[in-house]
Amino acid sequence: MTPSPGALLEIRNLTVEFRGSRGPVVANDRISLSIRPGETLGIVGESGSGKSVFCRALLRLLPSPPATQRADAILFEGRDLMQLRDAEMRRVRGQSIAMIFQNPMSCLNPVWPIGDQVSESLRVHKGIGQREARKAAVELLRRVGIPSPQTRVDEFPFQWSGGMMQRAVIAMAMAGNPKLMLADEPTTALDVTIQDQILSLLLELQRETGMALVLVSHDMGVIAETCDRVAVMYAGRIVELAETKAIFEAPAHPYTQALLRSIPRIEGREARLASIPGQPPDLARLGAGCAFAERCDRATAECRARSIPLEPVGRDHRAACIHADRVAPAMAGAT
Ligand SMILES: Nc1ncnc2c1ncn2[C@@H]1O[C@H](COP(=O)(O)OP(=O)(O)OP(=O)(O)O)[C@@H](O)[C@H]1O
Repeated sequence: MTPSPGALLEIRNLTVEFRGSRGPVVANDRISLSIRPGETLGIVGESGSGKSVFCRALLRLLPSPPATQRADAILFEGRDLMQLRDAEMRRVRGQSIAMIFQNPMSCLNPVWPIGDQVSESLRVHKGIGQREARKAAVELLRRVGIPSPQTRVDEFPFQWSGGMMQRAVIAMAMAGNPKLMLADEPTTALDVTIQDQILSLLLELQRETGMALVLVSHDMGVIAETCDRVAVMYAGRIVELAETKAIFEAPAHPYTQALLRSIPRIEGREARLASIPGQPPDLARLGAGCAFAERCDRATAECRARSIPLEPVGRDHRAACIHADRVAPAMAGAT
């Protein structure tokens, strides 16, 4: 299968279902997306919209059962990850694509010194010996901002703060020099004061290495400051995809517009959070049409009757809405 020119990772029609007692839950529904080398792509959407499932599916990390995933292809540098054997997929994880999660504690072994855990990642990914790996681990920990790493490598996770643990997890993720880093809410579990530091570290590592970064975040402010492009997810689908500036200055999909209206604004001394009217849909009970229709003041009978594809509404700007605001003459871009 021929990959699109310029794509590092190209996802074609990825669908993920979970088998549940009330029938299948479609957590990702026909997602198609290309990630470009070196770019920062933000993924936003309400809780339960399928952001984490999407990242895990790319690395085939979802347990099956209950999950089943299918895709026409997930092409990474021209290779279809869907077709790889488990052993080959393990090499892709970490060496080509790495992932970091919300809670660093879930990634670290509590009874193993942190330095050994970082060394092990280096040994696995680089095939180097123990002594060399330990030296490299100290350097890697220094690179991610751990002070006096040579004296701290033998400490255990409980001796480190949450921010330091996340730095160690980032060090482990960087051990294989990945070309793509999937960061799933990497700062949400951390103290507000260190969230910025961890984000800055990720962006600095990205600048140094040229890796692409997929950043899942609830925080539209973070997305606005850090991302080149944004994918907005709703009920398992990408409903809008565009450059960050376009998403914030000319959002086309009514859901994106509602999401932006829900950002807290400081009015006088009060931060007001306008919530989006209505409830997110039950993924086990989705109908044929647009999942946002029930909450959308533009919805018509057609919206409820058929699936609405993601279509160009402007240059490099797509939205899955027949009533989308068209921001510029529609151009077929390779977004
Ligand atoms: N292990 C599982 N078993 C069954 N269903 C699951 C499982 N994991 C996820 N789901 C379903 O997939 C949906 C999407 O979950 P996902 O974790 O991707 O959401 P999210 O957008 O990352 O939310 P959050 O922002 O809260 O992390 C969930 O609402 C749930 O219905």
